[in-house]
Amino acid sequence: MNQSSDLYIGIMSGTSLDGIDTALVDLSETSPRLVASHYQPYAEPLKEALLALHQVSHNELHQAQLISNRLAREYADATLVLLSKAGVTASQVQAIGCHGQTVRHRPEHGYTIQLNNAALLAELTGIHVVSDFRSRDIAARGQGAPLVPAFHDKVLRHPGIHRVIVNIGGIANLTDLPPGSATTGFDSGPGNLLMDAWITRHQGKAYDKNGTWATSGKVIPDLLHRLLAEPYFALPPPKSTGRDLFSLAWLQIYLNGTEAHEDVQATLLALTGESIAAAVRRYCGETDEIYLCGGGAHNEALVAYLQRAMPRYRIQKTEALGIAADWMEAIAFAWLAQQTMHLKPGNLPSVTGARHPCVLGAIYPA
Ligand SMILES: Nc1ncnc2c1ncn2[C@@H]1O[C@H](COP(=O)(O)OP(=O)(O)OP(=O)(O)O)[C@@H](O)[C@H]1O
Ligand SMILES: CC(=O)N[C@H]1[C@@H]2OC[C@@H](O2)[C@@H](O)[C@@H]1O[C@H](C)C(=O)O
Repeated sequence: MNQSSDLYIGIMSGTSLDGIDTALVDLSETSPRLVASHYQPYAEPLKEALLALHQVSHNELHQAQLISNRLAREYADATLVLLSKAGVTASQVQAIGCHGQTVRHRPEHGYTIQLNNAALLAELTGIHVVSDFRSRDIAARGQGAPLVPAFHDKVLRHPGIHRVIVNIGGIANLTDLPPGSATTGFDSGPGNLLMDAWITRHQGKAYDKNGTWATSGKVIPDLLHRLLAEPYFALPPPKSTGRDLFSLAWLQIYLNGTEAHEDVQATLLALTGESIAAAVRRYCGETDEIYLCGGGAHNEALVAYLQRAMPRYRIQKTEALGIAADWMEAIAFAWLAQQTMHLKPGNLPSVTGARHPCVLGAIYPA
């Protein structure tokens, strides 16, 4: 690593609850350079414990703290693997930006909870840790999410081309980058999380690879119509959502129990695709280019659905813009950590609705 590099680590564990994405990023130039990356899946018991914490349950404060400790140890392990892959030592890294694991997101009640023991992570790695990025934006009356659009604004904006970036994680969110106007962005609704939950329940698989199971079924038009009537979809931005709303319990309300399982999966894929396409049509106006990132960008059937729903645009992955679709969020959290360490704002009020730009997160020195 040369003398002038400015190394940060981003750690993202998102709403899919699949595992931990880590990225070692050199932020010394205008464009971030991904030095190394590492994905560490969650073992099934940890995923189950996290899912359980999404429900109001007995003794949840104690459970939350124990799981935070467990997560910090997982994040530290992933960091050590990442550093050894890159041949970089902890002392060469300026800071880790660690998102934590969202278990409640209630901006309307003035709080959001991302589990993590950042003190333990700093202790275990010997690297400064920036964590709890969303709370300050919520304190300034913002949604606290999505935060990645600020990073898109910084690195993917084009002066003459109207770009829209769609992240398809557990929840899907989009960033609108119109030349000459402010960047906006919001959560459009479910990304992969309903499809993941349904295939896990009925086939024991973590996700529907390439949407193959969904493709074997038929969309149920009446069910799709009723799901799309969920009031969240019609809310104007700024808005954000999560597992608090979109869950199997939410889906169950609309099912009568006679539907073929593969037809429900087809309908859930259509719900994800249609809610994204409708959000682009309604809020982004005339766009020029659409780019996808997040794990859902690999779901061929979903990408084909989006392409059919928005035939005028060529839909590509963000690789075409020089940022790997799988590492976008982790790279963004490395950048957010750099912003915080330099005491610069990380949020965009035009996205989250916060009253002002804020320096995000809390710093846990090494
Ligand atoms: N080949 C594939 N076919 C279908 N789905 C896929 C494929 N590869 C990944 N996925 C989906 O992507 C998900 C993981 O995506 P990602 O890592 O972006 O989620 P995340 O980090 O939880 O995101 P967010 O924080 O945005 O919610 C998996 O759970 C799965 O649903
Ligand atoms: C509260 C929370 O964890 N929100 C996540 C989630 O996953 C996707 C979408 O919902 C987005 O709002 C956000 O994550 C990304 C990293 C963001 O803040 O941009």
